[in-house]
Amino acid sequence: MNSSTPDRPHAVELRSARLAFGDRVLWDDLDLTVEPGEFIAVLGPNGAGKTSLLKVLLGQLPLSSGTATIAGSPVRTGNSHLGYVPQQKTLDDGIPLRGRDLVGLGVDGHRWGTGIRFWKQRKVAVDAALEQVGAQAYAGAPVGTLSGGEQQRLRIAQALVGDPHVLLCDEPLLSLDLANQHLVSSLIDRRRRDHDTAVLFVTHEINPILPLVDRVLYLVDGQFRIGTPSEVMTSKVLSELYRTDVEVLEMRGRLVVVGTGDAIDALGSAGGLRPGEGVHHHDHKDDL
Ligand SMILES: Nc1ncnc2c1ncn2[C@@H]1O[C@H](COP(=O)(O)OP(=O)(O)OP(=O)(O)O)[C@@H](O)[C@H]1O
Repeated sequence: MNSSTPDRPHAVELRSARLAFGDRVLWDDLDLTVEPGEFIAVLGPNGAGKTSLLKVLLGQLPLSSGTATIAGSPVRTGNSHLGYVPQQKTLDDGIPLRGRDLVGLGVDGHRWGTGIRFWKQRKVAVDAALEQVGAQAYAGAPVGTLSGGEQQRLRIAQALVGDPHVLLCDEPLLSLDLANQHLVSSLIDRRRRDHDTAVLFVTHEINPILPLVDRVLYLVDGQFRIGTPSEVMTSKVLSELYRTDVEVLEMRGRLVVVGTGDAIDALGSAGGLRPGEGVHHHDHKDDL
């Protein structure tokens, strides 16, 4: 991770940012500066505003107040500095797209002009992105015939094809098995290390990515905390955020969040807890 300089601005900067829908405040007075190459996990229960934060950075949702910049410029739609891995939907067999076509959708036509030169550059970029995620072998296959893990690798290639400064990922490990979770998170980690791409990674499960995370943004019901995992993922901080007793235990390098009383409900809405369960594993059972 590098600090910003005049030539190399902050990857992401939110200043006094507020997002509200009517009376409902998702977050307020949010100051967040993300440096090139930094890996930020965005955590919080359903409805806390994690996806909305990504939409703000994508220029799809206006802030209620405050400012947001990407690589030093105000957020806007179609920003070629951004790569986006949306929440995963399985692509069905009927979609007449090959793997490399899906990746090509991430190419910003305006950047390289038109005609043969564009198509040549596009092919080079698509091949490079396929190579970065190791998807060359099935790049010619219809996407609907590929496994969830293979499709997810192609989505990451699509997000990387424009050579982004910032990668926004919305639960990219959802419904992947442990081997593919490891593979996909390693690809994202390699990208930020090799290219200094900043990563904002929305997830309900921090453990699969815990070794990669520089800082956590934890959003809960209008409140938030920002800091390293060891600063934020504590009984004290999470009890304050959830406004109830929460205990965070570290077990063999993984975090387990234990709620008592009301905390069971509070953490249940954080994903993973069903009524009657008293332990929220902030992880998958046998992860990395
Ligand atoms: N355009 C909108 N108008 C009104 N309410 C909205 C709008 N967009 C999002 N919301 C509400 O804002 C809240 C936050 O949504 P968001 O998708 O950001 O949450 P999230 O933290 O990503 O949740 P999840 O973990 O369930 O994906 C939700 O209650 C949602 O219904």
